[in-house]
Amino acid sequence: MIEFKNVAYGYGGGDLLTGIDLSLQAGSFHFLTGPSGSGKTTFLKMCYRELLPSAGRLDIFDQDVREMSRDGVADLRRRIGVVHQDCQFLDHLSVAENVALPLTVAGRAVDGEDLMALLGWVGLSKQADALPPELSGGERQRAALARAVIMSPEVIIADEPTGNVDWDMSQRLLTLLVELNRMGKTVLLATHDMNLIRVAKQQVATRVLRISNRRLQAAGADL
Ligand SMILES: Nc1ncnc2c1ncn2[C@@H]1O[C@H](COP(=O)(O)OP(=O)(O)OP(=O)(O)O)[C@@H](O)[C@H]1O
Repeated sequence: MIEFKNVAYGYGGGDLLTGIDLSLQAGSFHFLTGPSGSGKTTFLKMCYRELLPSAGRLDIFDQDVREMSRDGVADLRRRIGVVHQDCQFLDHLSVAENVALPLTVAGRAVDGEDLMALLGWVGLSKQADALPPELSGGERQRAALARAVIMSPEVIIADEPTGNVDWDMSQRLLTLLVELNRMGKTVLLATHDMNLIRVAKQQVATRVLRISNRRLQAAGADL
């Protein structure tokens, strides 16, 4: 569903990433790891077409990202849910309203029961009416995950969702992502946390991708 063929990316001043060949299959669970500044966020941004490759070919949902129409891009945005590293919210709207925002923006009706069920799933029922600044780091990440999945995307891309939370919360977030994967969603999760990868490997068949020396490599089985 996401196919890189000899893809490179640079912000100017040489390639940050080069020679990327990868096929992300539907229903897979991939971790993405690598040193700080190696290009994890950049790679993820290509996966949801926030950035276009500088060279090579990238197909998302069987379409060349360079040739997508405006409707094609809108469709892609609906089919891929993203949890951003900094998970920003509109601070004057409640948590529930923020989570429902992708539906509201798309002009779709918000089913109150579905919304509360989603907030319950991420453990934020009590915070539904709170404002985002009142949330803890882990609560913000869970709200961001709920917002990323409200459109029922096929793919979930999460950029270091466990970066600023404690170990228990990291595991809780991981459990939610594993549940989504068991429901058939494709998951791509960037993390520095090798312990989290080890825990995940006990729960689900995962692959680990590592960025090293500007290249994306499939890491060995025994991390
Ligand atoms: N918009 C930009 N313009 C120019 N350089 C950028 C831009 N965004 C990122 N970079 C640079 O590209 C490199 C890779 O950044 P990226 O955020 O992809 O790395 P990362 O592996 O996600 O890092 P971290 O683990 O610290 O979040 C860094 O050197 C960064 O400074």
